[in-house]
Amino acid sequence: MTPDLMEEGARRLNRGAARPATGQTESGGRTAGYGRPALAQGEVDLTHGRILYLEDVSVSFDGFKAINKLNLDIAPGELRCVIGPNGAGKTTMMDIITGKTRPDEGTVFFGSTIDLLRHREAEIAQLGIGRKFQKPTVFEQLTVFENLELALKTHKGVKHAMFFSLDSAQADRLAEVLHTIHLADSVTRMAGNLSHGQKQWLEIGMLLMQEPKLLLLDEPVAGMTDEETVRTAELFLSLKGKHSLMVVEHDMSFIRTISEIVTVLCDGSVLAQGTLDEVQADERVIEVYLGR
Ligand SMILES: Nc1ncnc2c1ncn2[C@@H]1O[C@H](COP(=O)(O)OP(=O)(O)OP(=O)(O)O)[C@@H](O)[C@H]1O
Repeated sequence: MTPDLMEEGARRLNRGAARPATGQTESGGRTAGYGRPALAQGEVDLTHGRILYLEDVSVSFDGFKAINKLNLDIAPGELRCVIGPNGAGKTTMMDIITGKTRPDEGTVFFGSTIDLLRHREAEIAQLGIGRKFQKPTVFEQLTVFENLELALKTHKGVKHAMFFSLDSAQADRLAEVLHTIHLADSVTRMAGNLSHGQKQWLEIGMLLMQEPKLLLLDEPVAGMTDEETVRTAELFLSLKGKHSLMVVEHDMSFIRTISEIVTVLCDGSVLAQGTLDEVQADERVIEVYLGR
């Protein structure tokens, strides 16, 4: 998939949106399909086999290039691990994908047609990109159930939250998420009484309630016990395929358990990519990262 193709896709979509109401089209009155399947609302166009695509992305802070001509893409359903030394640009990359930081240059696409650089942070979340920061941010005074319920409400906006009650599909989803995050036995527990690992799972559950297509997870197992780390690995492996995941982690044994492709970032760009064994055997990686 080239950016040209993606840009053309976006242009065509924009042209479609701008078409006059007279019924006239550039194809002589016919409605052109452009070879793409019709997408239901909220679906992402995966025609080119990529859910996330970054090309030549750069950003500087006070003259320092934190991200430098970064190229990276992720397939639908993939669980991608990203590693790299401190200051490599991992968090900044996630900030760019989620609209928190605007790059100085480059292309960032969600699927084939959604140019993320045209969207604000809140819109990007609504489009289906969920982000989990390192520290758990659950509502400690609410129960596990209430936290998950709230995640649904707030995703739809404040007005919606005021008149919100779960429909049966949402109740089913909540039950499914509870099971997925290993908290089905803790529905009525106050979130503040959960262990650190359980709080992390609850926050992941809150993201899952919003049915994200892409999940960005920043150091999810930091501070977890060994047992919690193992269960988190199981959790991520169970999410793979249903969601696309990008996991930034320093814990190599965790990475070994969950990874297929590992991307090594250094100085704001991709230094190496491959299986964990491949990147660990790469001299450049040993020098800048693993050898330290
Ligand atoms: N808002 C900012 N202003 C100035 N410099 C920044 C800003 N954000 C990030 N940086 C710098 O950009 C570089 C990349 O930072 P970033 O946090 O993305 O690295 P990282 O790979 O996530 O590191 P770590 O593994 O330590 O979390 C660092 O040198 C950092 O100091």
